[in-house]
Amino acid sequence: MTAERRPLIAGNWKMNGLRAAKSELRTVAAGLAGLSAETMICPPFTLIGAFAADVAGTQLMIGGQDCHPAESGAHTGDISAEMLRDAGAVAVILGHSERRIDHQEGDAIVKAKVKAAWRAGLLPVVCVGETLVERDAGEAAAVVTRQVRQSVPEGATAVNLVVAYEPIWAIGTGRTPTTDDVAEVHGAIRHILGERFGAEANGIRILYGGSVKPDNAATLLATANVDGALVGGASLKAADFLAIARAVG
Ligand SMILES: O=C(CO)COP(=O)(O)O
Repeated sequence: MTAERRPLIAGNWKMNGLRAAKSELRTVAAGLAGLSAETMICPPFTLIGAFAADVAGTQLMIGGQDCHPAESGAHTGDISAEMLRDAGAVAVILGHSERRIDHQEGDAIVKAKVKAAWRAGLLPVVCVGETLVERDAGEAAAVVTRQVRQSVPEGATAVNLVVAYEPIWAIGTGRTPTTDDVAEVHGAIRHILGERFGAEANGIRILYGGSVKPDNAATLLATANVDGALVGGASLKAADFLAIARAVG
């Protein structure tokens, strides 16, 4: 981490959380004072409005987990970036591997969604990551480089883009890459961002995600080019999420 990249610890609640989870959110918001990291919780759509109202005035940000590329229209069941913004979200996770797999989202649609996020004034957190087969074939850096090239539109800057490296085989499995492997892939992401966006790339935050827990967070967060974490399961418990946020040096 460098002084020019403020660490971001983001929690992805995925399809978890009913209204009663507000008490967990309040515990998180109340525990953030004095932390150096930026913090964000991305609950399911149904909770965004209530959560955003609840954390107003605290340093906890609220984000979405996906959006449709269009502003409005005949897209039953979808949510636009403008709707997220209107509900109080300031950011949106895009291209998560669960969206890429469950909903057959490719890089082109992710790219269109990033443009939608920018149109609505949301900060996109663009997820990339290799499968275990690709990792074992030695292709992790190449796969992730291709995903960044094809999922991120022209015009990315230090303040309008966050990238999250989430190896698919590390999500929800309790397995993590070695810090050398994380450093290699994060270095490759920084490199392709630099090729495309020049000096702006030095300010773009690259998060690591995949089985981040209180006991491995400090090591992962101290790795070269790791500017924060995208936390799944451990973000559902306020105490664990806060412990991870506190692990930022
Ligand atoms: O997918 C993730 C965050 O987006 C990671 O999930 P876990 O932290 O549960 O492995």
